[in-house]
Amino acid sequence: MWKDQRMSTHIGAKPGEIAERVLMPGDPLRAKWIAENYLEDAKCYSTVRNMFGFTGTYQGKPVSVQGSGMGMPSASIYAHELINEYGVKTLIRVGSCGALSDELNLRDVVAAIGSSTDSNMNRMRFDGLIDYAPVADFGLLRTAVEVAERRGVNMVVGPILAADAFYTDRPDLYDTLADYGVLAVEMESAALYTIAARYKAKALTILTVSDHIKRGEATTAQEREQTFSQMVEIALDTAIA
Ligand SMILES: O=P(O)(O)O[C@H]1O[C@H](CO)[C@@H](O)[C@H]1O
Ligand SMILES: O=c1cc[nH]c(=O)[nH]1
Repeated sequence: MWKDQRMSTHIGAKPGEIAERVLMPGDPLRAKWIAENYLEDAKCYSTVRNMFGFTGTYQGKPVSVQGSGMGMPSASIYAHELINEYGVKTLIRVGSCGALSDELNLRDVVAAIGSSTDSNMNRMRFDGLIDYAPVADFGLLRTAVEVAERRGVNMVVGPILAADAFYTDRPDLYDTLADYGVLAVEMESAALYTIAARYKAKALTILTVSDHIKRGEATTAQEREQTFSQMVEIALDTAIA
């Protein structure tokens, strides 16, 4: 089978075009917004499937931002190729999430210390014999906490859920998870943490509350694409620390 050796299967970058530190939003248009608003000399290295990737500099250091799509199958592809084909060492997801905790409000920033999941991917990995616990890289999390404090952002740190389905048939399970301290739900972190651990990279997930599941509150699609600047600034400062 013919394959362009200069690129991976899903990312159209040549070797060396992607920085060792990558921010990963699910939304490729959020990747574009981050590149245009935060990176100097940003260049688009991939438009494959319109899942945009850009590299530029932030405070003089090379940083990339790569869209990862929605859900763990998609995010797994990008995390795998970034680490194994482009030598990426640090991946910081910058996503939106639905709050489960009564303590959270729209636009609050959350850092995921660990990620429970209803995905079957890790059951397959461990033959259903182990309930693997995907966790953030401690050093990255500690740096992000310090950065948030320095910036005066009240970032809430705790466990989240990575769900396969955006529209759940089991809202009762969300109530139970909230009883166990799970702060919010999104759709990628468990796979990101697992793949980073497997291939010796560092990963962290930072989220902005876009919806409140229990209160039925929501932000707009435009806000999800083009705002959430506190999360992005914490992620960038953490990536280059
Ligand atoms: O805003 P992003 O990063 O895409 O993250 C969240 O938004 C999508 C669902 O709307 C899922 O990908 C979920 O994880
Ligand atoms: O409710 C939400 C909001 C963002 N992302 C999710 O996965 N769920």
